[in-house]
Amino acid sequence: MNSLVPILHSSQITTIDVTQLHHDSHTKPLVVKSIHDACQKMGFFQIINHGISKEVTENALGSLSKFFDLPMDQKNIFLFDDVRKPVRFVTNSRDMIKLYAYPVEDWISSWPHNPTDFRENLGNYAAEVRRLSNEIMGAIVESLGLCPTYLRSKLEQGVHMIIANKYPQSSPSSNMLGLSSHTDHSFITILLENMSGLEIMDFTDDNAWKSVPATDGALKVLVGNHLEVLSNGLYKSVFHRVTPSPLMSRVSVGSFLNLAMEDMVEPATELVDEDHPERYRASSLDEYVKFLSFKEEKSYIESLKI
Ligand SMILES: O=C(O)CCC(=O)C(=O)O
Ligand SMILES: [Fe+2]
Repeated sequence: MNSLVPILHSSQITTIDVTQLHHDSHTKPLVVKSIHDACQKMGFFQIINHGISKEVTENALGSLSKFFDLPMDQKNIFLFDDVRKPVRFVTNSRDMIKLYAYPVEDWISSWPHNPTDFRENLGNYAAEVRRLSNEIMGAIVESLGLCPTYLRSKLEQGVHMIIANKYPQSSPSSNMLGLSSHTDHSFITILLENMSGLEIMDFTDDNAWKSVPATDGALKVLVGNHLEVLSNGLYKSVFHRVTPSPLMSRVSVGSFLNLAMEDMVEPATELVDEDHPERYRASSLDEYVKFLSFKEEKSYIESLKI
């Protein structure tokens, strides 16, 4: 790990107990307020008691490790230039595989079948993390003062992508990043990892990079571009990057929640008024995919600002 990057102390990380978001919880308003503050200040929080068992997360990480350890010729079957392919393997400073994951039945037969438990283990995780993403997104929508069912039916038709990464061990003298600074295009990204390595830019501390420790059983939630747009800039998509470890390779699984390809995302009308004019134009996932192929200087979120 880059020794110059300070590690966030657990007291600096908002940790949400998901059971407190359930209907019968008296503490729900307080928890929704914590989510609001975390999304506004850091664009990031972590969740515990989220209902995805250790068996499901470890099996998913295990199958991915086995997949990434396969000889290159077996992974190269999924090597495509076209970013629209529903399954796509990429190898550079890290190995990465993208999987379209909803509805699982529509896509699972195109996923790798080697190792033999890949489809079952990733399928189980994908189904659970999607349910969780919708639950967390419901709380986030509420934290913006919007109706809890806002966007729910559109999100149910939405595109769910899983992007898994394997970062090789770094050489001890290297300062190379495993993944460079970026924000995600999604509403939210839920991140599972086998070890620490994620760093976020801390808006509250002069945009300093901070390393986020791995907490056993916790998943990380990152605010993405489309939530920044929906909130009319109240919530910021968090810049993040990955520093690989000199001790062992790191596997992570991102779950990206989006609307359907052509559905437009724009600032919620409830959050726009004379004092808060619209700050972003409407955009879709399809437009983002096109943007990727243009290799613009500007980031996607910058291109959406009015
Ligand atoms: O590996 C990680 O922890 C982060 C991955 C990530 O940021 C991404 O896939 O967009
Ligand atoms: Fe990311």
